[in-house]
Order: sequence, then C-alpha cells, then structure tokens
Amino acid sequence: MVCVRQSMGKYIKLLNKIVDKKSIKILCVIVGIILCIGIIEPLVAWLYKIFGDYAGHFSHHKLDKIIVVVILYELLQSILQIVSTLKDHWLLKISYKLSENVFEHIHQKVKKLKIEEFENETVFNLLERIDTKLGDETVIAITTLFEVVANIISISIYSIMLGQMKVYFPFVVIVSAIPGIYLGSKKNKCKFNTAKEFFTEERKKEYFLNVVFGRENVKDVKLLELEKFFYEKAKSLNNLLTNKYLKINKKYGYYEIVTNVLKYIVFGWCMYETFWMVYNQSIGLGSILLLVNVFQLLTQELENLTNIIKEIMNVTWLIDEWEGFLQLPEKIWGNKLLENYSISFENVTYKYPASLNYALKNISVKIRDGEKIAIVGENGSGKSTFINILLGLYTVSDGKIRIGNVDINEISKESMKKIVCVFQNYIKYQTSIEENITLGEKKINFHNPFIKALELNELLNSFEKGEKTKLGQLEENGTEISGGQWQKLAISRGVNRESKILILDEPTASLDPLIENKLYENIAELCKDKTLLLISHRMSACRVCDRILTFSNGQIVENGSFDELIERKGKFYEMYMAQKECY
Ligand SMILES: Nc1ncnc2c1ncn2[C@@H]1O[C@H](COP(=O)(O)OP(=O)(O)OP(=O)(O)O)[C@@H](O)[C@H]1O
Repeated sequence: MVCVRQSMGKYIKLLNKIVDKKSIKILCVIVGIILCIGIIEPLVAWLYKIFGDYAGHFSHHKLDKIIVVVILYELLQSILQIVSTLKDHWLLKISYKLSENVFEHIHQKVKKLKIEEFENETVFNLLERIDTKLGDETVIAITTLFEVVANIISISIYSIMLGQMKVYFPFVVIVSAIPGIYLGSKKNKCKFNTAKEFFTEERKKEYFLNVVFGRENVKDVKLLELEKFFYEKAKSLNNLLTNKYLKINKKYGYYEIVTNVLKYIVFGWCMYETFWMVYNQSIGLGSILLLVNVFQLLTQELENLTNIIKEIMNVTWLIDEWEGFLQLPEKIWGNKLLENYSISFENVTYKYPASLNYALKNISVKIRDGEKIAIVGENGSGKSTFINILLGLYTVSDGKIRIGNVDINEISKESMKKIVCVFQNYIKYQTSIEENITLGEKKINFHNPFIKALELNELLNSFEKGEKTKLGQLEENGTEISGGQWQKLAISRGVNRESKILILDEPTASLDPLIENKLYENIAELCKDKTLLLISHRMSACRVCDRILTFSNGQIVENGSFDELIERKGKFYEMYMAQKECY
C-alpha cells in the first residue's frame, strides 16, 4: 500500500511538471469519453441478457419488446463505436502534446548538464533510456490512469449483474483474478530490471547492426566484407538478450497457466450453478448468456487493470531515473563580462573522470589578447584537453585559469561564447549548406575575410541551389560533398560567428595545398582582431604564429617563437625536421 502511495506521489509530481493548460482540456475530454464507454459497455451486456430472457420465453406479443431491445442494442453498439473512435483521436492528440512537454524538459536539462556527465556510461545510459522511453511511457500511463476510473465503473456494474444471480459470484471471479494480477506486475518488474541491466548490451547490438546496415558505412563494409564480422557480434548480443527474456517468460508462463486454470475452474463452477438456477426456472435463459458475457468482460476488465498497474509501475521506475537525471550536476555560469581576452593558466592539472592518468600536468602559460599561438605535440600529449578546458567544457579542480583577468568559473556565458572552436572532428550536419554554416543564427557573412579565403562563394556557385543545397543522405535529393568541402563549411561555421579567441584544431587536414597556403600566409590578417590558437601537426604552418607551445606528455615543454625553437633544437625542431625530410 505504501509502495502504491509512493508511486502515485511520484507520478503526480511528474504530471505537475508536464501537464499544461492545453493538455488539461484534452484530458477532460478523454475522461468524459472513457467514462461514457465504462457505462455503455455494461449496458450492452445487460441488453444482451434481456434479449436472451425474451428469446427463452418467446411469444408473439413480446415481439415489439424484442425489437426495441435489438434496436437499443444496435444503437448503443454504434455509439460505442463512435466514442471509441473519438477516444483514439484525442488520445493521439494528448500523446503528441505530452511527449512534446517531456522532451522539452529533457532538452532544458541536457542543455545545462556538465559535459563531464557525458563521460560516465551510467549517466549516458540513463540519458538515453529517459530520452527514448519516458515520453511514450508517461503518455501511456496518464491515459491508462483515467481508464482505471472507467474500469472500476465497469467492474462494479458487472459485479452487480453477477451478484444478482448469486451474491458470491463477483467475489469469487475477482478473487480468482488476483494471482494473475500479482504475477503480471512481478513479471513486468523483472522485465524492466533486465532491460535496465542489459541496456549497454542492447545499445551495442544496435550499434553493430547499424555498422552493417548503416548507409554511411556501406563502402567500408562492402570493401572489407565486414557484414559477417559485425552481424555475428550483433547476433550473439541478440541471443543473450533473447535468452534473458525467454527465461522470464518461461518462468512466469508456468504460473500463468496455473492462474488461468484456476480462473476457468471458477467459471465452470459459476456456470454449473447458473444452469441449475435456469433448470429450476429461478432465473431466465438470458442469465447464461449474461454469465458467459460478463465473465469474459469482467476478466478482460481485470486484465486491463493489470495492464494499467503495469504502465503506472513502468513510469514509476522511470520517474526514479528521471529524478536521478534531474539531480545530475549542471554547469554553472558566472556573471562577469570580459573586457579583454588574455589567457592565463596557473599550475593547471587535469584528469578526465573516466581516466586514471593525468591529461594535463601543472600547465602554466600566459597568452596576450590578440596573440597568434601554435600548439603542437605528439598524439595524446594534451593539446585538445588544453583547448577543452579553455572553452570551459571541463572544469579543473587544480590550478587557476583566467581570461581577461577573470576566473573562468566567474565568466558569463555571453562572454564565453566569444571563444569559438573549430574541432578536429567537426560535425557534418545533414541540412542545407546555409544551415551548416549559420546553424539557425545570423546569415552567412560573405565579406568575412576567412570565408573569402576559403573560396566559399565559388563552392556555392558550383551547386544549382547555392547555399540552399541540401547536404547528406537524409533526403532523396541530398548532395554528397568531398571531405575538403565539408572542412570548408566547418571552418566557415566557426568564423561566421563573432569571436575574440578563435581556436582551430587541425583546420587544414582535408584542404588542398593552394587553399591551405592561402590561409596560413594570410592568417595574421584574417585574425587581426582576435587571438588565434592553432593546433597543427604541420610544423611549417607554425611559422606564421607569434609563438609555439610544444606539448609533451601533458606538459608544455617548449614555449617560444618559431626561430627560437628551431635554434633550441628540442622537441619542436625534432618534429619539424622529421617532416622536412619528407619533402
Ligand atoms: N574523454 C576522455 N576521457 C579519458 N581520457 C581522455 C579523454 N580524452 C582524451 N583523453 C586522454 O587524455 C590524454 C590527452 O588527450 P588529448 O586529446 O588532449 O591529446 P591530443 O594532444 O589532442 O592528441 P591528438 O594529437 O591525437 O589529437 C590522452 O592520453 C587521451 O587518451
């Protein structure tokens, strides 16, 4: 009882969050319809009994009454049909509305979540489960919740009907259904827990299937004949999951057979009693029809009740997860606006939440506002981590970071937005070229010197629909573009936004040498009003920067101009010479 009260409490809390004024109106209409159905259904069964009684003692002068009963029966059936159709329509409407509200809540929370939370697998699973299930489950549970009322009305009316034959009939029928209801809820909980426990396996299975069937992987998969390799992986995970669910079904299947047998023994007994009453003429023939009908309907209503309880419990368990999700730490922004964008790292040390090793160790560096800095180093030396921290994506606990002399944790979101980064693994958005660059913000600035240097205009002119050209394979008439062209769009996206610090992580890896050269030669002019941080594995490109920071094993091991580092003959010189020898 306490458990049910708690479930209802949580449930109402969730409803409070997601039900708005418009949904309340729709819900009222649905409740009205459901109540109508709850009353009409037993009436139909009652008319069926009256018809049976008249048919049992047929005489011509009862014909008009029989006709009235048949007409009423038909009338109620058609009304039932109409209100059922209306119910489906309104249910669909409320489903869309509530799903929208749930997703809005999820979206708002995800927006505020700290990025570190996405590193944790449990949180990631939780997010995905809530995202994909909570909307649907809540809607089902809300609508079924109102059906409880209709159910109880129907069950009460059917019980009164049965009780008129023998007082204990409704009692034994309901009691015989209780073990089934109990087992149903246990089986459901077991399935839910299994789904939760094996969520990672389910996700892996989907991933492997996507590798085999995904359009974006087709070249690799076909060329290397990877179908069998990945399909086998998906198959073995699928077998594991199927076996788990089969085991649950098998276990509860035996119990279900026993409870069903019990139910039909009770029905047999009621039938036997009814036959005797008809035989003794204490009740009419219609009562047999009523018993068959009502037993069927009553057990059906009780089963519905089980399903409703199941849905409510499903949501209750999801609500627990939802509450856990709402408790996840949010990124807290400061309120200070920046006047300049000089950067200072003092003894900054950082370790990713999921890692045992430090990605950055005791980093101290100062960068003046407007300086052009190249960041170099071996793979895994900490360059991207340095950038991620500067962008405020990850929070450091050891050391101090200041931008414009303000602690990074106190800077407003508005000011932090002026630090723009074009990541090495940029996203290829499956939208139009224009949207790829603007992402819903201001228009493409074709006067931007960077965009001019990238020859974006020439690229757009090569397509019939220019910037409106749809990219990717989501749409039938989507256009596929080359790797270098995608990179041009990614850089344009970054430089089209107003920035004070521009970070380019391996920006020219896919660009042709002519464009690349044009960018590097003019970099000082292109970024004249801002700080530039350029991560590059092309040592010669670093020549255009004021200073070079060489990262090694999470530390800055060199800090100086191109000429100074060449002269020093250290790590940078070693990497530079290694590349030079290839030419
Ligand atoms: N999300 C993460 N979780 C755990 N460890 C990470 C994560 N990202 C990076 N690392 C680790 O942190 C260290 C620094 O990685 P980082 O990405 O900063 O290197 P990088 O210098 O940018 O390398 P590359 O030149 O290959 O891009 C590496 O040892 C890497 O394995």
